[in-house]
Amino acid sequence: MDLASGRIRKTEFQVVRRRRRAQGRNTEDGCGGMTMATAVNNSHPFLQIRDVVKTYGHYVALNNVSVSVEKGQAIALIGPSGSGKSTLLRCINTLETISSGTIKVGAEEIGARTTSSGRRKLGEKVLARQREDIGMVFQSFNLFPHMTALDNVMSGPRFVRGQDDERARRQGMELLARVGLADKAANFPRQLSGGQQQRVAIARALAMEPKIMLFDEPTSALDPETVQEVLNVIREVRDSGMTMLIATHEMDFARHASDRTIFMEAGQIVEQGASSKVLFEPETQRCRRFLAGLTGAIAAAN
Ligand SMILES: Nc1ncnc2c1ncn2[C@@H]1O[C@H](COP(=O)(O)OP(=O)(O)OP(=O)(O)O)[C@@H](O)[C@H]1O
Repeated sequence: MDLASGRIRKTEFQVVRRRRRAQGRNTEDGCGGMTMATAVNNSHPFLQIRDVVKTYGHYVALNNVSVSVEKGQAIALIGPSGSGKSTLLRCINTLETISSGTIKVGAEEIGARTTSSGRRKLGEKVLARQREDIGMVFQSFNLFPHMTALDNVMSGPRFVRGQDDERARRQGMELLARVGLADKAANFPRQLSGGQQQRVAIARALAMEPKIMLFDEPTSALDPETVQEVLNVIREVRDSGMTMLIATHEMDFARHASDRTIFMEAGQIVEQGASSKVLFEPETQRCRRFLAGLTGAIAAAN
């Protein structure tokens, strides 16, 4: 199962379970063995993206992107459609291979990379382990439609971690309560509103106890009335100390809930800094224009 992409990849979870058994890793609590968390030490930023280029054929989707994120920071990614926000998030959680540059969590380089001499690919085992530490929430929820809300939340701990049913169920219920959906545990995704589905998706990502959470426009597919309920849950996750990056068009949320903001355009970072600076007093004209355009669009809609 690939929780990151919402696809079932049986061989991958079998590989992970075999590896954990071979390492004598405690599959109940996920302790033991070398994880990215243990690889993090104080001399490295928690997440370091350096000179990352991502091309699709001749098209350059990310052009020398560099970002450092400290533990517990919440980063807002803003920018026009097609500027590369999703691509950057997908590279961080290894759904995409980068063309050059490096992405590190602590001291450990993560993900696969394509080079001019061919593809230098980390094995599936390593990628699967790395991906476990990076939770991702998508615009389109990506819940498993044939599973109840609780089963969705339990799926990672049970199938990837090999956690026993009772414990996974208990934790799943705790997480559903945390996102305000304990009473919807038995509902299937089709029986939930968009906002509720997204809250289940957040609970499912949290169930793997990730070190970093990535949110890719998590409220874009929602009705305006349900946007706030999802943003409140994300805010609570941030308040719990989670390191996170969130691609969003919700400027109000970015202003009040993120420590830093990165403005991207055409695959490049045009401006980054404290959210209080970038969102209130942007230095570049391009960022000012983008923000003014959003304000204008909101005013027109009202
Ligand atoms: N698999 C792909 N193949 C080719 N081009 C792609 C692929 N994925 C993304 N792109 C291109 O890369 C660019 C960046 O896309 P990306 O989805 O990262 O933008 P974005 O900033 O997240 O946009 P939005 O706000 O609309 O979601 C776009 O021009 C897009 O068409």
